[in-house]
Amino acid sequence: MRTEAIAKARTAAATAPRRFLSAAAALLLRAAAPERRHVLHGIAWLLLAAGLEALGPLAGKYFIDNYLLPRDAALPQIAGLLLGALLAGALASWVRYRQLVRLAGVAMRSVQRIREEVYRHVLRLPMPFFDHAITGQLVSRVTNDTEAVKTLYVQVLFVILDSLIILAGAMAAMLWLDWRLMLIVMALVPAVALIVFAYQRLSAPAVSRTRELRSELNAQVAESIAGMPVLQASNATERFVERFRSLNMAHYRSRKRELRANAWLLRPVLDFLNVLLLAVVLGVFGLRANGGALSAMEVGILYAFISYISRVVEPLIQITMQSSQLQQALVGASRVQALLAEAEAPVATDQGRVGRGEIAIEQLSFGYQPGRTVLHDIDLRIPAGSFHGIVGHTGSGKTTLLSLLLRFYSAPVGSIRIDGVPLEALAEDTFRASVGLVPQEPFLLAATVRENIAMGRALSDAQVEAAARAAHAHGFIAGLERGYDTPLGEGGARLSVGQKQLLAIARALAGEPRILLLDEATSHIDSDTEQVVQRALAALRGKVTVVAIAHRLSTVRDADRIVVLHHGRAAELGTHAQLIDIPGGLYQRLYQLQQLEDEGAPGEDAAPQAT
Ligand SMILES: Nc1ncnc2c1ncn2[C@@H]1O[C@H](COP(=O)(O)OP(=O)(O)OP(=O)(O)O)[C@@H](O)[C@H]1O
Repeated sequence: MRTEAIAKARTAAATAPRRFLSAAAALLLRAAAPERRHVLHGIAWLLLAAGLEALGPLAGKYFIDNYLLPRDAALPQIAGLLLGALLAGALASWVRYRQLVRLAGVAMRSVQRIREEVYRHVLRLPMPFFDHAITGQLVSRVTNDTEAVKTLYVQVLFVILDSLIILAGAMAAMLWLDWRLMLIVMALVPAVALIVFAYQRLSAPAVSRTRELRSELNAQVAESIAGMPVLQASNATERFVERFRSLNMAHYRSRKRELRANAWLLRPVLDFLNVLLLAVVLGVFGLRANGGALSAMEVGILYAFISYISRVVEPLIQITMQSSQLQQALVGASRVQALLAEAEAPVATDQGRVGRGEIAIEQLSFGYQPGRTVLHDIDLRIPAGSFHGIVGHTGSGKTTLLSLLLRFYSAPVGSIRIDGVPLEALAEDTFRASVGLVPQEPFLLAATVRENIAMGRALSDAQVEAAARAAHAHGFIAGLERGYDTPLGEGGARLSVGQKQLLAIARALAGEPRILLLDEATSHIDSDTEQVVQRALAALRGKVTVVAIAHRLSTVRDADRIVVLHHGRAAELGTHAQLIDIPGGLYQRLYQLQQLEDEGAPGEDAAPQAT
């Protein structure tokens, strides 16, 4: 997927360079905004250093013309000149150091800031954005593409600007010395442009292929680690190593092609141009000398020109060598800009608060896409402190209803009120603090048990333990070798599914929510653990409003009321006893179906399943 995205981005780069340039410029300006003073200082240092460096050949020329050729051993003047040149050189080095440190600092701080900004922005994007987002791509936007800012600084400020200033300084000095010779040196510029063009044509495919192969290598490593149990169980280790080796080989070959283009086109060709130019300049001098002896003035100029020519060639080599990196940085920067341009989820400005946790849903209809309604005319009143179950076939809209209650999506028709306040009028922080979620797949951090329950909230040890006890998770946590301080490994790899689920419940309860939403929290756990969860939920009765989507009907058997969703409509509503008595009713059929399944699966636990 990432490869595809890179290829797409690259094609787009070729077709819309102006868009990429403006996006990169926008990102660079954004990154530089808080650093304007440092950037200006850095550029001032850059100008000063380039200016001082341009003085060297002039001093050389002055020495040759005034002392060396006339054989004038005016020692104090020569010593003064040497000292001056030495001081200017030393000062230029010091200024360069200051400039590099300053601009490198600006570049690094900018990447740091932009990376944080992109991460914060991604966390604030509305849930519908993630329906289409590809995780790997988003990760690389935040981690890799933000590096584009650094590359842009390095390329645009360090290399291009620096090279242009050196070039301009050398050209100005040459113009002053001999404008006709300067015009000959100018001929180098179109020649270099041609070489850059040829280099681009030759190396760009190799550069992009190398990138693609590198991301394939990354993808294979990630895939292998994620699928390690399957990989080892199916004895596929050697096959995977072989696949990796051939990818790695292709990467090496592609990299070699890239390096060959660099090796042939850049240094040797440009160095040859340098020699050619020198030959031309010397030739011109020779022709002039034919008309009469070389004057002292001309030898000085010749020296200065020879020095300046290398100063003109070197920046051009630098600009050429960095052009492919610059191109990739432009693509990266435009991706980051595009992500930053995504609208964040609106933050409720009202200050409504959740009270006791009564939920009132009225005439609610919703669809993810226009013309495809998923929920129709839902009317439901869930009193504070009650326990409501939601059941129904796959695709009947259960998770969608929960997503609306969580404000992940907003419904255009109908309303949801909590304690009489419309959902959208509740202040974000109190709303999130008051509504807890236990998702179907428990999400655990690679951190300790305590950190997983607290999730960054400032909770005391006692509060964490109380939440774990309420979720009936304290028992197994106490049995871990370091109790609440046991690290869990990525995704809670060290725990059983049931234990992860109990931790997820503990996390939700630790926030002392008024409303607790459970999305099929018991579908993957054994019936013993399910009973533990049921006991935990029963203990919340009267204190917390619980809405639980249940795959297993046994989870919601004791609920105050059960809503049966059918094709997005609340088809039946009542207690287990009431619903089971509806002849030919949906709930009755679900229940019978689960019983049949359980009878047909001897040895499995007897908990009936809904879907
Ligand atoms: N993010 C989404 N974008 C578009 N359509 C969606 C999205 N999520 C769900 N749907 C569609 O909405 C309908 C209801 O899905 P929902 O997940 O709410 O059902 P469910 O009852 O929770 O199913 P399950 O028991 O399988 O979890 C389905 O037709 C589904 O394809």
